[in-house]
Amino acid sequence: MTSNIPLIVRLLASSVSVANRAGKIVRDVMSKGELGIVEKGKDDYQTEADRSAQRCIVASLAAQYPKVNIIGEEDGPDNEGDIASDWLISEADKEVLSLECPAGLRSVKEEEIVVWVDPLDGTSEYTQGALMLKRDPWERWKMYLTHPFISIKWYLSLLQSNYGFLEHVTVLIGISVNEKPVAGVIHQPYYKTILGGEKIIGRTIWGLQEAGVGGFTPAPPPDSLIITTTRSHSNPLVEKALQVMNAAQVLRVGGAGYKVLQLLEGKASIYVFASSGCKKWDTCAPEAVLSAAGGKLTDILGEFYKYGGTESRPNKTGVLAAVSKDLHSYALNRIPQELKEALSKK
Ligand SMILES: Nc1ncnc2c1ncn2[C@@H]1O[C@H](COP(=O)(O)O)[C@@H](O)[C@H]1OP(=O)(O)O
Ligand SMILES: [Mg+2]
Ligand SMILES: [Mg+2]
Ligand SMILES: [Mg+2]
Repeated sequence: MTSNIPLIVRLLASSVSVANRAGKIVRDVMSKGELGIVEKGKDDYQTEADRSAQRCIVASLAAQYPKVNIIGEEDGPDNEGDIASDWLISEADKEVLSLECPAGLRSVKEEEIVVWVDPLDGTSEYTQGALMLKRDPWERWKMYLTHPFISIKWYLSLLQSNYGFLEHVTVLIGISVNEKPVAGVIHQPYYKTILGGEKIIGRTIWGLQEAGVGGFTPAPPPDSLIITTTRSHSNPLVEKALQVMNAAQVLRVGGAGYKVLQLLEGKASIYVFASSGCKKWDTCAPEAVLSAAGGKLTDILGEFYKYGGTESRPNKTGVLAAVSKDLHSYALNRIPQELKEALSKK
């Protein structure tokens, strides 16, 4: 019976199942083609997929864990109300349910948990991906003209990419206890693979402190220093922090979730983002999964973010993450003091 299973393990197992459903919502909105884009701020957009996926996740978890504090990126009076019954998920992933709960988390109560939800991380890449699904070049150009925030430079880079950047999109559910991320889910709705001759879309990666990670095959870091960073929110400070790393290669991809996946899969060794812009829901799940795999995620000053419910949402002092503690120290030592100070003052 699941009632004997510790709360954290049940909540993680439920989060895996609900993230899968949210990922399907993200794909369905795209297939329908009505993205319903709303501008929240500068370089900051929301679509129908962000809103619907959030409602599915929050309603499903709140129904089962009513005393858990759930905070979502798309919270707000305009995004509340009843949801379709097929969005209310009560399943729990069986593999996760069988995990051994770390001793320190066995007696955690609902009131001590804060869940940070990013229903769609990589919204820029998602909206730009919509463009690439238009096979007719004229239709694509007309749609581009209704996306005023995509520069002509991006449009050209999109045309060169195979099918846009939909693979960068993730659904993030991070579980924190005593301000620390202890478990998390990174679901990738557009990950494609072939299993036994059958095409499978989507995958779900999870991590639990001391128990490990699952849903993918971990790989060692690359031999040379490869850095992953933003492709849509760069500025002079972000570029300065990249220059000082002396990297063999810099990968510019979307989303905090996807960049941490690149670390976990050996595509990059360090994630550097010397700017504000990311929020607690962007880093909670990635930090939990990365640390369960032996990595480390902090701000650019090397301090851990705190994930209590009253913490401010923005991660003002950027993100520095690495696949190992040694690589994290290497990167931290390379960041010049002036850059740290410039970011702290913002
Ligand atoms: N300036 C910004 N405004 C809004 N969101 C940002 C900003 N910078 C980063 N983010 C969020 O952090 C994620 C990682 O950033 P980046 O892709 O630039 O590396 C983005 O996908 C976005 O999350 P979201 O897409 O959920 O709004
Ligand atoms: Mg957003
Ligand atoms: Mg995000
Ligand atoms: Mg988001």
